[in-house]
Amino acid sequence: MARGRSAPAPAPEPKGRNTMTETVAADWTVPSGLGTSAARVVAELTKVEPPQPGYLERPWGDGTAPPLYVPVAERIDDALTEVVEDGLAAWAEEVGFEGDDLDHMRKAGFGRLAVLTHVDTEDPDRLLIAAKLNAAWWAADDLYADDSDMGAEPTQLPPRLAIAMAAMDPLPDAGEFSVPLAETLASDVVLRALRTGIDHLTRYGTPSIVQRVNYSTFAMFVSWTSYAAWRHTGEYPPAWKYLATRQHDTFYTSMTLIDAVGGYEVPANLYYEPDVRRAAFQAGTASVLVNDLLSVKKDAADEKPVVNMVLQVAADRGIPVEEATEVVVDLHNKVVRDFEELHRSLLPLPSPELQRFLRGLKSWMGGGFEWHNTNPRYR
Ligand SMILES: CC(C)=CCC/C(C)=C(\C)COP(=O)(O)OP(=O)(O)O
Repeated sequence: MARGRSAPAPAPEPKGRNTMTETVAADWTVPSGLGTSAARVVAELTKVEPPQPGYLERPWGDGTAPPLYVPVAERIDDALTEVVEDGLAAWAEEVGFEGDDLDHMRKAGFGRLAVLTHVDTEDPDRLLIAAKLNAAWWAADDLYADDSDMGAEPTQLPPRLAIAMAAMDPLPDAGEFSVPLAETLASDVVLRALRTGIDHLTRYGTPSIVQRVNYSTFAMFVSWTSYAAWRHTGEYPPAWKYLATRQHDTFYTSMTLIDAVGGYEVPANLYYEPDVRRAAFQAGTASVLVNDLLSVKKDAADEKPVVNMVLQVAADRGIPVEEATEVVVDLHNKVVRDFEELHRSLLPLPSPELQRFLRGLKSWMGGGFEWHNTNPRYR
């Protein structure tokens, strides 16, 4: 609760499709659009703070581990999901996913992820920005980095990622040297997915947003190369080192899309303001810890086991996976509570775009949990 303002009264469920009611409040409209006037901002801030959906403890997985403290999933909309999934499937075929890869893509539900996490728009084409880019990132992660059965090979990962950067952020003409590059970019389904995903974003986002997305992706790629080295040498890292590496490889990257999908922009100097950056990192890290918690079995099963916070804690401490799971649940819950507190402290800042973005981080965490916990990929 922002200092000096009264607490929001609990209110009925928001209109529409929310199925989570425990701590949800009703009117979660936010100021929208660029250029909202200062007078309006002052008026907004002197009003009673709009009620916000809350947090709750949710059971997860098979229900045996302690609950995860997460924001409410604010929107579950099967009809909108179907529209976005259809658009995504058409794109996936166009880009050239086929056979098992296409099947994999269809079953993963990246359209559903977009609808669950970007709750402040109902525009399917904007939601497709998130659906396509998440699908492309995951395809790179599975096919290049993580899944040996799908062709991932640690020693090939760094050069593949270098070319992936060229796909996302086109290079200036280098004469004859550009010819084989262009052929390579056209010949690989992951590269085509990344390129066309960025093209879709470019139709809606400013150059500043597009490069924000690119550079957070490239930072994420550096973390992937560390995992590849560990898997190649078999010298796995202690949990602290894995976590430090993982924090540049989280759903922070997915969250760089929040404002573009929502139809507004957080100016760069506000986006990178240290507290805002910290809040976004906390949201991204919490969401990726949910991913690690739910993918322990999948990650341990690969012929070259994938690094995972639960597995690293278990190895460091010589404890069973169940006990390590509790440690990671505690860590996750701490990170979410830290985010909650930081978010509260930032509420007085007079930027509607920033407030909407912070709200978007929270919504993303809630939807991200819902997606992971109901996704066959993690069952
Ligand atoms: C959507 C996105 C930013 C993907 C890039 C990497 C990432 C944070 C994940 C795919 C999640 O991590 P992980 O590789 O462990 O995912 P799976 O367990 O394979 O789903």
